Amino acid sequence: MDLPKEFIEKYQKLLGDEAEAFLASLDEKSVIGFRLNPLKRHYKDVDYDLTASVPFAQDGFIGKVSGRSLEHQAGYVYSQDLSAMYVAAVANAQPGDKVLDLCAAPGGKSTQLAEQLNNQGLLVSNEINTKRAKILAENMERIGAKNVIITNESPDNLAKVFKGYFDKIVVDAPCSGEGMFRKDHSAVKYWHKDYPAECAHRQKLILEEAMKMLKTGGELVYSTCTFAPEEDEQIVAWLLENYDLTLEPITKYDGMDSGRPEFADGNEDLTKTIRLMPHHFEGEGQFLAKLKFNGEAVSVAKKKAKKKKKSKTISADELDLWHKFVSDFSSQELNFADQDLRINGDYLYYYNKDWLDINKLKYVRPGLMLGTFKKNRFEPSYALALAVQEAAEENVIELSKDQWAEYVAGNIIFLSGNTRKNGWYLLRCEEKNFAFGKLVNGTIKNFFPKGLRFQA
Ligand SMILES: C[S@@+](CC[C@H](N)C(=O)[O-])C[C@H]1O[C@@H](n2cnc3c(N)ncnc32)[C@H](O)[C@@H]1O
Repeated sequence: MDLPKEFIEKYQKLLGDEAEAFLASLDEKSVIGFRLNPLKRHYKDVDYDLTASVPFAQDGFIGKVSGRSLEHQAGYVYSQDLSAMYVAAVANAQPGDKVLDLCAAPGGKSTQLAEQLNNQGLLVSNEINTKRAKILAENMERIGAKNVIITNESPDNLAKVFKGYFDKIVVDAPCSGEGMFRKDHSAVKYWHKDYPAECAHRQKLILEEAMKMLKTGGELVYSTCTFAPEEDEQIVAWLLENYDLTLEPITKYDGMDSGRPEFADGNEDLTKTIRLMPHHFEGEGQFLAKLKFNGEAVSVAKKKAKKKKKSKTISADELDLWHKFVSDFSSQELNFADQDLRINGDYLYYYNKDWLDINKLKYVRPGLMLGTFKKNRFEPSYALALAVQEAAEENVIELSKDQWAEYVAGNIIFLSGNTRKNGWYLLRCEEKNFAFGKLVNGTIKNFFPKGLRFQA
């Protein structure tokens, strides 16, 4: 790989004897991994080799998964670099926590955080870039969590709503991306000697807003995929200097290096941070730190007793249609309380009444999308099919792998010798729920989202 001369000189100076091995490792291939999703039924029942598990990330494995497999489409697997897996593992969200993933797209950390929450608590998954926020929404939809809001906001707008609100915040910051050079050689062309300093400036702005949203006693996980001290140890030193934060120790597994105090202000506590360096560790380059906030939260966001502007509520007719769907479709998981149902345009969402009002924010998914009202009928959503795990057998149609491939490509399915009545069915293949389909006289009409169709 052609590395800029200034990059080489910088790391020769910083790493001394280690520099040669470090620079050479940027030309080597890294190990590829994936995670399984424990939110899914029979989640380990996948057609992938699970012998090489990753010791530091629950349900993490070494191996390659296909984006066109049933496992991927149904949200059972998520392809992820080994180093990236450690970030959310360190954040270690507990069921019931309120968690913010501030820089979330395409969703590696968010999918993992949602899995840790196990549908209890709340994950606000935010991405500032609208195009990337849509990709984030698609990836999160497959995971099938019921307690996720996806926003498309700047950190300062988000901080206006979620003051002192979160137990855990992950800032996987936009960075100079040096750790990605070996995976994506083209990333090198964006690098110039002042780039790390420019990124550090932006990282501080993001962290200032993140700190406004952290509860007293809450935890901040900061990570980058760069080796640049300006964006790593020096940012953590800046955080420690400006906020009442303490560094939490992080377990170091084989090949993980400590952060280097000499790269910042010499504070020995910086050894509690972690550097994943490609000449020692088999994943991509990554830096991470976990900090506990001991100070007083800015002010605590509370649910307003009276809403100034009333958002549209569900009408009696719509509620009837939803109740009819729930009574026809027997699954405990659809027993959402009526006061947790929200309407957005023609879409029906599950949005827990205890969550804060996000009407002033730009969002992509205000909760779990349940379906759409169309004239006098209700159509269950693709997101709901991926979120529901168990349903009565009478509501499920099991299809073959070939039929699954036909359906995800957008085709209708003919059921030979059909005796089932017309209506909505959860479609399942190899025990995995993968979509809803509408059965009409022995034919399953295709409701697979047009933009997501693919040839398996
Ligand atoms: C390293 S990536 C996040 C990767 C993601 N956490 C994952 O695991 O898939 C950083 C993200 O920060 C977003 N970003 C860029 N500028 C930002 C800003 N000023 N505030 C917040 N996020 C920003 C980028 O669009 C990008 O998606």
